[in-house]
Order: sequence, then structure tokens, then C-alpha cells
Amino acid sequence: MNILQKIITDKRVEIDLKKQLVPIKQLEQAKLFEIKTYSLVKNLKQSRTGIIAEHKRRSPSKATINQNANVQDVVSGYETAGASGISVLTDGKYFGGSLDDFILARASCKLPLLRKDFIISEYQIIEAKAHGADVILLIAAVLSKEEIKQFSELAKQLHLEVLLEVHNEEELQKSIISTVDMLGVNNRNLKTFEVSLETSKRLSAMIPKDFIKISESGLSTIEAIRDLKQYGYKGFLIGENFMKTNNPGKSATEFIRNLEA
Ligand SMILES: O=P(O)(O)OC[C@@H](O)[C@@H](O)c1c[nH]c2ccccc12
Repeated sequence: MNILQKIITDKRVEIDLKKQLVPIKQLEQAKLFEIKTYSLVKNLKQSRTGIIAEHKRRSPSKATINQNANVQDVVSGYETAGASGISVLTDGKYFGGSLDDFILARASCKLPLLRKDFIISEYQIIEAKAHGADVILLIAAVLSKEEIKQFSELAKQLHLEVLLEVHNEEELQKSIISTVDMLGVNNRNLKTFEVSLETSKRLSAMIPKDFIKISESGLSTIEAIRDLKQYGYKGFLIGENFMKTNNPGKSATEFIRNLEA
């Protein structure tokens, strides 16, 4: 079993238990269901930097990135830095995140918030909405075309934007669906952890013009961002490069300042 298959196997167990603990009806009564949403699409169209900064304590490929990060400090630091949006990992077992982190993030900024998790059930989309998300991530590697359709339609009904992540041509083929707002190319292979920015470059030409293109993972230099902008990328998802420092907000501020210089 590769790591992605392991994550998904555990996720199924987690969702089954959660459904019993917090039924959908209860999620739908959450106050956050009613709040105004922030558009990442709009921010990426307007922004010059397009940085989507991520809160990430650890990952399967990196045992510790920033175990003791204070999510509120990190998120408000990212907002001050000028990020276009923020991604918060909510998977506990493999990434050390939680929905509690997400709620605190929501309370700490007015930027579009992406719930970063492995979504394989409608339940998690309703849960994302109930915790104040603006955007959900769908990962093509673990979903069928039918599921991508079904999940993205539900997201639209809930006024959530959809970022669909792909890593190769085959995944991209099944992802050209009109209810998807943004296409993310993950430079990291989630099965082997190999990272190559060539993946973003190679796939860029195959992504239809009406999708906003986002390059994800392994981004740590201004040169890389400038290079990828030439390939039409509008958004850049950056986690580890900021989180590995003891002041992620400050690190993002310096990065964005250099990018704009
Ligand atoms: O820390 P990095 O290399 O900057 O990567 C951030 C983000 O792209 C990465 O965390 C990510 C991309 N797709 C995912 C899917 C699930 C979990 C995590 C991810």
C-alpha cells in the first residue's frame, strides 16, 4: 500500500465515526453556515503575487516542520504579509492538523480559507462549510470522474469554491469539469513524495484557459514563482518554506516583498 492509499483507508474509518458523533443535520445548523464567503478566484485574478500560504505542522514526508506553531499567529501573519489566500491542513493523523485549527484560522483572518484534507465523502464538504471554509480541495488521484462531478456540484450549492488537484495527464483528463474553479498541479507525487516543478510546466499547456492555474508544493524561491508565472500560473501554494521558520508570517512577508520588488 502506498502512503496515499493508507491515508484514504484511515480516512474512511474516521468519517464513519464522525458521522455518528456529529450528524449532518447538526453540521447544517452551525452558525458558520450562514457567514459570508471570501472568493479565492477573485483574489487570484486581482492579486499580483498569488501566494496561498499554508499552515502545516508536519507531513508524511517531513516528520516535523513546525510542531508548536500557533495557528492564529501564523494565519494573521500570513494575512499581514499580503497572501491571496490561506490553506489549513485539517488531517490529524498524517499532518497534525485539526478542524479546531481551522476554526481558529477562520477567527483570525478575512482571507479565503482552503480546507486542506483528503475529501472522499459529501460529509466532509458539509463539515468544511460548517467550519467556515471558502474553498475545498479535491484530489483527482483518489476520486472518480463521477465523484469529482458530484462533490464539486455540492460545493457549488454551498457557495464553496473548488480547487481540483492533479499530478499527471490522466488525472487532468478526468478533471475538466465546469463546476471546478481552479486546477492545481501538485509538484509532489503523493505516492512517492518526489517533487519536480517540471510537472507544473509540462501540464500547463493542457489546462483549458477558463481554469485558474495553481502550482502546488516544493516552492521556495522567487525565481520559481516568476518562472511559473510565464506558464500561466496565477496561484502558488506554499507551506513548508514558511512553516519551517520560527516566524512563518515574517518569512511570508519577506518572500512577498521580494516577489513584488
Ligand atoms: O509544503 P509545500 O511543499 O510548500 O506544499 C504545500 C502544499 O502544496 C502541500 O501541503 C499539499 C499539496 N496537496 C496536498 C494534498 C494533501 C496534503 C497536502 C498537500
